[in-house]
Amino acid sequence: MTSDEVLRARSATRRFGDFTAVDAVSMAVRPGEVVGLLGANGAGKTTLIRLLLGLLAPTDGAVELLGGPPDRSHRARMGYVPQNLGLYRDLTLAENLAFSAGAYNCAVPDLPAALRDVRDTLVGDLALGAQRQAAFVVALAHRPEALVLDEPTSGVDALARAELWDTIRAQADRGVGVLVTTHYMEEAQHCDRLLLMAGGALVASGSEHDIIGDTRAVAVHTADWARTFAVLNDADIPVILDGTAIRVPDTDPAMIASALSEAGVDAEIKPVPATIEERMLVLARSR
Ligand SMILES: Nc1ncnc2c1ncn2[C@@H]1O[C@H](COP(=O)(O)OP(=O)(O)OP(=O)(O)O)[C@@H](O)[C@H]1O
Repeated sequence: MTSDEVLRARSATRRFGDFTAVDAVSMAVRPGEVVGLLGANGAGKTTLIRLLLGLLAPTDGAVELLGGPPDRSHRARMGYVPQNLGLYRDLTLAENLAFSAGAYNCAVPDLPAALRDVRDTLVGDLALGAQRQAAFVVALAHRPEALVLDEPTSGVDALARAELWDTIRAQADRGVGVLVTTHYMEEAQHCDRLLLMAGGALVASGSEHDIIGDTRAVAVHTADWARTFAVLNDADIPVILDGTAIRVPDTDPAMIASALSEAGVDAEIKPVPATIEERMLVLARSR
């Protein structure tokens, strides 16, 4: 551990019985950077976060938070927005803020304009976007040195998502080290660096460009997309259907052409660079 790391895992492993949820993961987050933790459902992201925060003990390996053990005193210097937001739903927004400020021994923070009118509303009655914004206000009130955000933009509209990413970037700009999970792959662009998990392991890291590398995909253009999907699916070829657009990551275009021509499907087949999501699928399959 060097003092310029706010979060650090060294071969951190967590097993539940025979099942390995986090498998020898080593990673770090430094002050001022936004690190995106990506992975499919069940990849182990939340379990890794819980290890880093000391909410779960590693079965093997070690974690450090702000240069020390992830205990209460180190946790007090960081902000955490869990998937379920960690707010008291049967208290008003103002009561949540007062409670949290009391617990962290800091001033009650000002509310952004959008939340001022709902300060006396029970948190459970607020729209999800407002709840997420409120969870940020609570998590930032004590000026944390590290920020861990588990799916912070899940279920909120595009404008609110953009605002939350602005807030995240502003925190990094003031030196906070941020670890953020998301399942919106297009949000990878907001991160300085990415970590990709699959099956509990860290399978790739670096920029989006580094991670995609020279992985290619095949784009299949056809009016008969439903039949094309069925033919490729039946041939056990991993197809991605995005609306009516069909893509197949990491596959020989000739193989797709031959499978479709045998089935009598008329399609235009074009090799294209893979997306981060497609690269992730390839990495997850190889686990
Ligand atoms: N307490 C537990 N006991 C047993 N298995 C667990 C426990 N916590 C997590 N798991 C399992 O570990 C795996 C990883 O779960 P985890 O919640 O870390 O994934 P995730 O990447 O955060 O997924 P999601 O995006 O759905 O939250 C899952 O298969 C999950 O069922």
